[in-house]
Amino acid sequence: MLSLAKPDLLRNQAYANGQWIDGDTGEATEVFNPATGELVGSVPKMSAAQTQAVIAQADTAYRSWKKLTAKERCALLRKWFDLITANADDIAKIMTAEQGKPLTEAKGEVGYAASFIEWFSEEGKRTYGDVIPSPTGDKRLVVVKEPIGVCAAITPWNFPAAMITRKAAPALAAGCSMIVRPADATPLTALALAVLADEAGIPAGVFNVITGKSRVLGGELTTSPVIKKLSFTGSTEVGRVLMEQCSPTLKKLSMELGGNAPFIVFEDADLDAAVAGAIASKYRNAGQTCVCTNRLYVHDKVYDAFAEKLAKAVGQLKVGNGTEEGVTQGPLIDNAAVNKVEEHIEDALSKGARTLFGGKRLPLGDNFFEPTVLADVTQDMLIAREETFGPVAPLFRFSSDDEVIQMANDTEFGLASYFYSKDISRVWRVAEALEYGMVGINTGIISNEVAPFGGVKQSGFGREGSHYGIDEYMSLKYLCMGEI
Ligand SMILES: NC(=O)c1ccc[n+]([C@@H]2O[C@H](COP(=O)([O-])OP(=O)(O)OC[C@H]3O[C@@H](n4cnc5c(N)ncnc54)[C@H](O)[C@@H]3O)[C@@H](O)[C@H]2O)c1
Ligand SMILES: O=C[C@H](O)CS(=O)(=O)O
Repeated sequence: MLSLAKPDLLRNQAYANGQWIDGDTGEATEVFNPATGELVGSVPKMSAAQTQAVIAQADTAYRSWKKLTAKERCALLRKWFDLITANADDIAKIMTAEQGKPLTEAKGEVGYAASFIEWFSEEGKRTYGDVIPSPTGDKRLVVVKEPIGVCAAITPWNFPAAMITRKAAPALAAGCSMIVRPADATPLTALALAVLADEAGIPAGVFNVITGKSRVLGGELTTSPVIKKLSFTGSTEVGRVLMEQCSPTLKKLSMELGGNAPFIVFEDADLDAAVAGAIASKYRNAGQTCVCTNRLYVHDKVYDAFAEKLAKAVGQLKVGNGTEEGVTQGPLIDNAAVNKVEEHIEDALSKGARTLFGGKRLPLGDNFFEPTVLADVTQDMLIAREETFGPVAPLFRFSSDDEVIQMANDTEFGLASYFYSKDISRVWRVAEALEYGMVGINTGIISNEVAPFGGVKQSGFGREGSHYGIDEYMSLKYLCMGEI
């Protein structure tokens, strides 16, 4: 049993229209600790009819919520931020129990998640429109921004708090209501956020967390004409399905999808800095982030030195239960994730790659895998083409800028990319040539609430965070006044 300072943060019911509700299917989804296999909690499986009722209630709530001033809405968001911050330790414990990441990372994610609420509690007061100089003397032209309406969010298991607030905060700040359907593996963190939204005084029906079969609830959220916006974070293949389901009702969409990030080490890079950046970008959340480095391209002239330094640094990582002191890598989310890591490693070794460190499961539990470094990896291997979503760093060689840019761009994904160089003209040339939504230059960590997060190509579209993020939940209205 989790030891929480605020035990009522751990819920086994869904949260809708300001009420804690059971599912009318009579069934529940159990939530297990990926490190120990222990039962952490359970959540109800709601029905399609219940989901339709939640949508109707969210529509009613939206019509009142949008009439508050931005200042009034943002004051409530600020209270939510303060409550999350005050309960960060408990939320982190719940997150580590259901997702597995080390407590230090979980605490960091809670702060990151809260920062989106803080940011949009400020941005919400600055949704400025335009006054346009009229081309004719008898008219006055004005553009105003308006909340788009009832919104839905479908979110992944790897960031159980931040992927929710990165959507709910701008939606609520804009004057929308929001229905979140979190991943089956990690609903408890989302429900803890709902406890605190309720305590902050966010009105009933404005923020809702529903649980149940993804296809059943997702089927209602994507097809209801009441839902005007869907924000999805997850795999590209599911994003395509949801986009198709939304098309008959022409919803506004944000798609934050899969990645295949290149990490390029040029011959003039600071190798120690590049190793630190590679560790941060590759092994965060055991490699289970959409912006994790998936391929490392190292110039021939520094390949051996970098490989040796990286393997040594990876050997310092401590794998274990995320609640243990000093653990820097927890378990993967489930056995399927471990199987995919093994498949990528076996494929690479069968085609000529070498293991510099790791490469095996650990006898700590079903989902633990060694942080791994592979050398002599080539573009024809699975690990070059698919998102590994695990703690494996495959090293590729290159000898020219043109060659590595071509290899780095040789993917249908376009989310994050990284490179290390101290040559300013190369920095600009490479940054402009990389076909990605985000480029980390001499850093492996790029995510924060103030910058636009998102991808291109098959990594999706739309931006989250930054001053761009709130526009995803607003529409423009043009007012043309004649007879002046
Ligand atoms: N771009 C980003 O910001 C970002 C962030 C996190 C994760 N991701 C991506 O997400 C993937 C890993 O997360 P995941 O395994 O949860 O992804 P996933 O696509 O399998 O699931 C994401 C969410 O969609 C739900 N879902 C799945 N099929 C559905 C359907 N048919 N109808 C309705 N809902 C459905 C799942 O239950 C989950 O809640 C990786 O590809 C990762 O790159 C992207
Ligand atoms: O994996 C998804 C998250 O968006 C990663 S990050 O914490 O925002 O970089």
